[in-house]
Amino acid sequence: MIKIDIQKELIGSNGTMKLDVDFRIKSGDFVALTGLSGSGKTTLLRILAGLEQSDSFISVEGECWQDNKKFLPPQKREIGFVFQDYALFSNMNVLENLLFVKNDLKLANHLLEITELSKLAKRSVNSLSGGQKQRVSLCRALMNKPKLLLMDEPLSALDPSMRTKLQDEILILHREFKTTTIMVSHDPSEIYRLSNRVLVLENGKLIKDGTAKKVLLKTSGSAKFSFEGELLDIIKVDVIYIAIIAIGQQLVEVVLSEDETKELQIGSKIRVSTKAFSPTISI
Ligand SMILES: Nc1ncnc2c1ncn2[C@@H]1O[C@H](COP(=O)(O)OP(=O)(O)OP(=O)(O)O)[C@@H](O)[C@H]1O
Repeated sequence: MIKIDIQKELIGSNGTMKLDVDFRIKSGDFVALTGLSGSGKTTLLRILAGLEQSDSFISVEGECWQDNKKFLPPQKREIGFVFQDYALFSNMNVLENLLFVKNDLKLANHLLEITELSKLAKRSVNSLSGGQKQRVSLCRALMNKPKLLLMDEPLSALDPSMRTKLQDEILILHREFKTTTIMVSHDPSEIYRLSNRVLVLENGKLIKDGTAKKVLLKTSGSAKFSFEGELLDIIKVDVIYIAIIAIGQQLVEVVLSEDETKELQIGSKIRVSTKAFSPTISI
């Protein structure tokens, strides 16, 4: 069990905001932390890692890492940290990056095997692709068998197919090592695939806590499909109006009446939903 009670005054572009969260995590859980930019996600991870001062109480499996008298420095906290920008030792090869954390060749080789990096063990990390670098970073974070694995948008710089591949590897590693994990992510499909619990942070406070299905599923009432998108344009064609909407990587068109166009503003976030229930799926 991990007990977390964090209080910290943050200074943002719109003035001060208090990061104020109090929650517990069961050992072995995979928690996704999500929320708007600036809500305090990275700061929360940094406080857990001991990289940031705060008024906090943190205890991990019965050991106090931080309270009003005690502050364990980062190197004494049994954490693994995976950053978006890899943060590898660029003067070392892949294997050296892992062995630097712990001189355990058997574990290093095992991790490299799971992440299909064995053939690259002697390669300089500078010569690797983004996906390969992030795998090394993930393996390195697991070398000291941490009690808590923290990942800050680890896959956001990768293309969609590489993301899916690394998500699979993260799942395999989580099943084997059962490391309690907190991962910051903005990607609903990633959160759904990986986590068993989702926390939503807004202005420094936890506003939602539940499974991905409960927290992220946005269909409500009788709507069968519902997608959030950005209204890019409204074009008049004869007597009808067509809205051009960006949903994820795709553009879609929706026919509107003149009345509907009056309530919409180009550039705003909108929701497209339908009650029809005869979906066609193709690949
Ligand atoms: N050490 C600090 N002291 C005071 N304020 C801070 C500190 N670190 C960050 N902040 C402020 O706290 C707010 C939250 O920042 P944070 O990086 O934690 O948000 P985030 O949810 O991770 O955002 P993003 O999704 O964009 O990465 C920001 O307004 C930031 O300027």
